Amino acid sequence: MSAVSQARPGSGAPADEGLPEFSLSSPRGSVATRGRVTPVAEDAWLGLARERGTGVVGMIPFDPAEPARLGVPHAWTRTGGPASALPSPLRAIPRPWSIRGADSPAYREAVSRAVAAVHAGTLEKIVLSRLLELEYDADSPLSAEAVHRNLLSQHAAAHVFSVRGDGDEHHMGASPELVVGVRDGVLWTHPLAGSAPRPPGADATEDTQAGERLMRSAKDRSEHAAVVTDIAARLEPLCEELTVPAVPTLLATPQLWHLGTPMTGRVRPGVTALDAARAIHPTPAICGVPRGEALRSIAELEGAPRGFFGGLVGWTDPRGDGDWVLNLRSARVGPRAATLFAGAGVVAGSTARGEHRETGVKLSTFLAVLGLAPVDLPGLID
Ligand SMILES: C=C(O[C@@H]1C=C(C(=O)O)C=C[C@H]1O)C(=O)O
Repeated sequence: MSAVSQARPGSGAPADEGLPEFSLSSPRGSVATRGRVTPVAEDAWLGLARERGTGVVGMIPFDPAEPARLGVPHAWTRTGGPASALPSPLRAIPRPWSIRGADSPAYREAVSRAVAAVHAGTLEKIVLSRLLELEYDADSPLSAEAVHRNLLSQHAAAHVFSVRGDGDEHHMGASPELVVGVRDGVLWTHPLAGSAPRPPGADATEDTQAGERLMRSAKDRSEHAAVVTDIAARLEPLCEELTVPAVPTLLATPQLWHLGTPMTGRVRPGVTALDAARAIHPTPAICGVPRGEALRSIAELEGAPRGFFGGLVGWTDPRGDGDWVLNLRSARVGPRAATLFAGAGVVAGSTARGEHRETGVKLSTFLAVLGLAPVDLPGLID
């Protein structure tokens, strides 16, 4: 059955009332809200959360100067693993009637300007992103619930989220990147930076070799080191101890290899997961070095403000436990449109074509959830 046939007759709206206001599902544990979520200011959630026996949930925008969208649910369900351990068949998604941004000369141009800024010495690293816009017919709208089911089916190892946004929109994604997790005072962060496509349909040897090449790539290792150094320095004041591996390891998503460095520590008493996430966001995995200059250049070089793309999605409970993940491999999903987001780190060795291709592969993660392959979008990975 297609998502189309599940629309409520006459309303034109998809059957997405099954989705909670907020859910984050990952192998580390899952939270899904039940009932309504009361909006709260960032420094005023604790009392209400204690009263309700829940916590704070929501989204923090990419730009740390913009307001977060946080709330306290009336009730929530917390589990120790992913929301659904059972693989479910993929739900059919209608095809979009219009696709914009598959091939993006504007993005290539922005990368060229960023590479020039790196050579001029004003930036060491900057993450530049692009958007892909799909439009759907009123007669065959997108169902956010079907998209969420597909995210869970295709990305059991990722942090799969769905957060209700403005109007009938949902912010949804399968993030590979844990920015901060805290359990009983033990902190985890697993920054990723440095990426290589996994050759589609390749045999295991070819795939392994692509990962090994990434490990040996001086460009990717320096891109990665900038992230680890920045995060370690920002976490230090919040932690009693912090272990930072000297060498990254590989993390695989269905589409990409990434360099990652899992760090662990113990937070000082009273430091919550939200505090720690706030202290390090936006990391150079999504922004750049130096941070102020990168924020300015991103605003100048990208066509539109990122809003919640490249921001954080997560939850924290009154004991300070919580998880915050990066809003990437993600989209804003409404019945008539889906806007997909992807970025890539630009350093001295970057090329416009290479980063266009890398963002194309990253976009293909969410496209697969919508039932689309790169061959359906000429120029996407070019
Ligand atoms: C910006 C994205 O990914 C980030 C950038 C990476 C990189 O530049 O190598 C790798 C993982 C993420 O930290 C994205 O997926 O949109």
